[in-house]
Amino acid sequence: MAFFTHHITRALSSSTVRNAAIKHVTVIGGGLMGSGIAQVAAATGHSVVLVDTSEDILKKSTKGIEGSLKRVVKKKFADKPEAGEEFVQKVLKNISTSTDAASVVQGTDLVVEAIAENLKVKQSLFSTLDKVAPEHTIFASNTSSLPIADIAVSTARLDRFGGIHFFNPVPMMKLVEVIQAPGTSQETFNALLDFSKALGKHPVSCKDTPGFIVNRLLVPYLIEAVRLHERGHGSKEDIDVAMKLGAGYPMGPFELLDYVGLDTSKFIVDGWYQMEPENPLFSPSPLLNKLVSEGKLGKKTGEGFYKYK
Ligand SMILES: CCCCCCCCCCCCC[C@H](O)CC(=O)SCCNC(=O)CCNC(=O)[C@H](O)C(C)(C)COP(=O)(O)OP(=O)(O)OC[C@H]1O[C@@H](n2cnc3c(N)ncnc32)[C@H](O)[C@@H]1OP(=O)(O)O
Ligand SMILES: NC(=O)c1ccc[n+]([C@@H]2O[C@H](COP(=O)([O-])OP(=O)(O)OC[C@H]3O[C@@H](n4cnc5c(N)ncnc54)[C@H](O)[C@@H]3O)[C@@H](O)[C@H]2O)c1
Repeated sequence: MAFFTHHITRALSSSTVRNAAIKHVTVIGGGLMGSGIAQVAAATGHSVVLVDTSEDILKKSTKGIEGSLKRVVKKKFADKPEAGEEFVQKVLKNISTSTDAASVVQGTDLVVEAIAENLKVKQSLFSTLDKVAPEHTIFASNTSSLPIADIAVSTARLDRFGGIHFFNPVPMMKLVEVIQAPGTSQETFNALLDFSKALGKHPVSCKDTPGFIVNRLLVPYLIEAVRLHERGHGSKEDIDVAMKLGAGYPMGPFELLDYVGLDTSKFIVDGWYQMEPENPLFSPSPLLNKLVSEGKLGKKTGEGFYKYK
């Protein structure tokens, strides 16, 4: 795959960071997205601190990163497994972990936040970090659906605050949406574009508009798939097969929702319902709500629309 060749070549040739400005990155949230972002940043020579709320979660994150790195190198180093293992260990050495974000942001150039999709929780985190992070540090959120400006107001660094929206799984997906909120300076925006390129990604620019580009189009599609099934007009299996074989998508909508996480999906659709309660598109889904209330959050918990155990 061309992406692999490009990505690995960059990773291997670059123990020095291409982007002179951003060398040290703090990633907050060691879940699906934060782990992927930390992995790709470390693989491209950045020094990374990964932060989450407990040592147990961080151990799981590190194990996940190691597993993903092994998948990445398996093909590339098929003839040289020792070199592959050396690469994995080198990347892992670029990552340290912490449960105390405030104590590790001292030397950081960029904070990438990838915690739960909840405005108040994100604001509280950034408000705390704003008081302790160096002046030059750029703050960026990986939010799927929240306005960047609404998160940024929790800080006094609107000019050094932007959006950097990665796609799941981060090691595989080439796109990054870089979002310029009204307060984001051109310098910050350019630094985020350069950083995305340094990770081997393809950035696109986007204004701070709901859903940015991809989710503005993807979310209504996913919602309609759930409604179609709830109306009894198609089984989830048939809808998934139809969209894979008929539209050429790599995953059907139910497989993708399970992959993204049903808690995250619910946060997104509930948030948009609160913003536009008159819009029937965003009205609650009994099926989604039931699965989330049962703790069936998708692939990450072993069950969602489908079972994975
Ligand atoms: C009211 C109603 C409610 C509805 C709610 C609506 C809510 C809306 C929710 C919106 C969510 C938005 C979330 C977010 O903001 C935006 C997103 O991220 S959207 C998700 C985007 N991602 C996709 O669309 C993924 C699509 N899938 C794929 O591209 C592929 O399936 C795959 C994941 C790449 C896997 O590929 P497959 O071929 O299927 O499977 P393989 O396992 O064989 O993998 C192929 C190849 O990839 C390597 N690989 C896969 N995963 C990883 C990894 N994590 N790390 C490293 N490598 C990986 C694997 O090893 C294989 O390598 P190869 O052998 O080919 O070298
Ligand atoms: N899942 C996706 O496909 C996807 C894709 C793109 C963007 N996003 C966005 O990325 C963000 C994270 O999503 P995810 O899927 O990785 O979620 P996740 O649930 O897998 O991980 C979130 C992690 O954040 C941690 N966390 C929560 N509060 C914290 C805090 N205050 N400090 C430190 N860590 C904290 C949690 O313990 C958890 O490990 C969300 O904003 C989501 O909308 C998700």
